[in-house]
Amino acid sequence: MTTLLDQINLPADLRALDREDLPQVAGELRQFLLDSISSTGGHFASNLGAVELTLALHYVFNTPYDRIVWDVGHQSYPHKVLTGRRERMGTMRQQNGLAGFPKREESEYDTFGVGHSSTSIGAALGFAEAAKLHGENRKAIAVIGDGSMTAGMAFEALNNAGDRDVDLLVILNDNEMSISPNVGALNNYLAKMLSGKFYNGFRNVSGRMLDKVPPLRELAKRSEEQLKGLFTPGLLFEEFGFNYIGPIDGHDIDTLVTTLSNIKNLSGPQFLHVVTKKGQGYKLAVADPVKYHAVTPFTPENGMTGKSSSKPSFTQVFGEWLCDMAAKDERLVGITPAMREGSGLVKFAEQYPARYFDVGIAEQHAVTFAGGLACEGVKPVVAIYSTFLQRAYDQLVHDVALQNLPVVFAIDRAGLVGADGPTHAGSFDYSFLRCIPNMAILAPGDENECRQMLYTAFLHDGPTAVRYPRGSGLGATVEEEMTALPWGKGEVRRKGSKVAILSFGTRLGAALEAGEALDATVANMRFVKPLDDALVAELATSHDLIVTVEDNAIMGGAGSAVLESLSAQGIKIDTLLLGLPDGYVEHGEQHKLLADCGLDGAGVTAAIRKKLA
Ligand SMILES: Cc1ncc(C[n+]2csc(CCOP(=O)(O)OP(=O)(O)O)c2C)c(N)n1
Ligand SMILES: CC(=O)[C@@H](O)[C@H](O)COP(=O)(O)O
Ligand SMILES: [Mg+2]
Repeated sequence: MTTLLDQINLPADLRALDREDLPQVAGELRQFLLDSISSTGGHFASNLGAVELTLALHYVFNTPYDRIVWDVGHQSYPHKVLTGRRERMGTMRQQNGLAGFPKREESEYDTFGVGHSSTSIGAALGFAEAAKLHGENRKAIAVIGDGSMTAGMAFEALNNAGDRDVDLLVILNDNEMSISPNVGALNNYLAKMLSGKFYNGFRNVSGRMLDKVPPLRELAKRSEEQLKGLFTPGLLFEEFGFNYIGPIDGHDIDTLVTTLSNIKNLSGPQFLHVVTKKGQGYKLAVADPVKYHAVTPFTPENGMTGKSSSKPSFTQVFGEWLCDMAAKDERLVGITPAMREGSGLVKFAEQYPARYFDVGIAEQHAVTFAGGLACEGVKPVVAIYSTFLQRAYDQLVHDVALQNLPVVFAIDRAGLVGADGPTHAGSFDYSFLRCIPNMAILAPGDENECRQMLYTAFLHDGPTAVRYPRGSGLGATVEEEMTALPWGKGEVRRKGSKVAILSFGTRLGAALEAGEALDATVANMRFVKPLDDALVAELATSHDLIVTVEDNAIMGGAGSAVLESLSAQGIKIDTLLLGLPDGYVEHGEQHKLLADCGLDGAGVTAAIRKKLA
């Protein structure tokens, strides 16, 4: 029964309800989310944890006039339900359906497009300053999780905002979890705030926070506390120039509404610390929030069952290789910016805890940290999603490649990822890595090659990237033995005539299918950089048409590298470059999206036929 929820299409409908009704709305909304996400799949535990906070925000603030910016946006499903999209929740993350993250094109309530973390404070500060410039009295609110708070970007924005006279409210949604348990000194600080020394249950802050302490009195109070060795809650954020309020219970909607209503009348930078539970309301998720961070469809009565696949994913191939390589070479360390599960590092973390580094959501730091380790003879392997590596570009160039440091980048989620859509697609890594001097780029055609390439990269004395997609590939048997591949050399996989297809990475299956259909030569190029110029020349001088296939943007990608090679070698030949378009590919099923981009066997065949015609 969703009798109250049924009355809400937009936040204005919510605001028309009595405050006493809100707990019932929360219950109905939570049940709706459980039913809906368990049938579509998607981000789960964070959404259940954000129900009361979302309701309270839309109840108290005048949205969309007031601007709420969700960090990452994986907790925005309750917000979507309350902002006119309830009927479409069944289309979540499907092609032409709702996006899994806030998206400006989707709703005027989605103030800022997100997917990557730690952008909310900076963006909300932008909204707040714009309001000032425009003479508007709207409020800007950033809602950021404790995991996302660990990123440098969040602190850059805090540092900027705390010195500005703007109506900005930062809400820290602290559930003591990132995807895996949160890490770092900030996490320890927050945990300390919630534990014994001063904290006995949630504080009654709704009245206290309006009681402005004169600076001198405050100073005296603080030095007294320091003398006593007491821990002052929120001091860190106060030192950053924010008025710290909290911690309060993020599942107590009444307190939330009172507190937010009070804060609404305050001016200047405000910081509200809210404590929630990931998965609140669904026992299995509360017990195992890591497993329920994101789900595939499941029956709520039974919970998530383990999925079994006959083929190992590339992530698993990487995880196995890392453990095997660590056993062989004690210099190896593994680094993840908060993606232990997604990057396949669970086993490594268990087997080699001293050589495992989760640095928090801090991609830039992860890369520079690896650079420092490499200078001292350690052999770092940075496991990172292609899309998140974008954030660490200067660190790649300045801190690793310029110094030619031997760091292996194991780049997962390359190409199209599917349900997460364009924010998470790894469409650009060939392009942005290729132009960096010293950087080598290896692109496995199948799972076994992935293992052998990781080994090859690890042996190389310089920065290397091995990039592979989400999910599994051709299903090649992965050999236990590690054999280094000839450096910078591709291989011809099929001999044909007239047309030569040069395949980069896991579109190899599509290339081979087209090769069969057209009796074309197919080369698995293996290296995007250094490119096998000799093979390019050999194929170009013995065929009429060169076709390149990749799941990177055509612009600046592997096909461009082939054109550069042909040009440098003075070879003139007809060419066809197949890859991702100059546009953002929306969410949907990965294989379907690839087909839509013409990167399946039929698509490659058709494109070549068209060119020949
Ligand atoms: C730049 C970036 N790095 C990594 C991620 C992957 N990621 C998505 S949610 C998440 C955990 C965020 O933790 P928190 O902000 O505390 O939210 P919670 O999941 O606890 O609700 C991570 C690491 C991301 N989205 N963006
Ligand atoms: C929100 C976010 O960034 C992650 O939760 C991401 O959705 C994980 O993607 P994978 O499912 O590919 O690991
Ligand atoms: Mg969290």
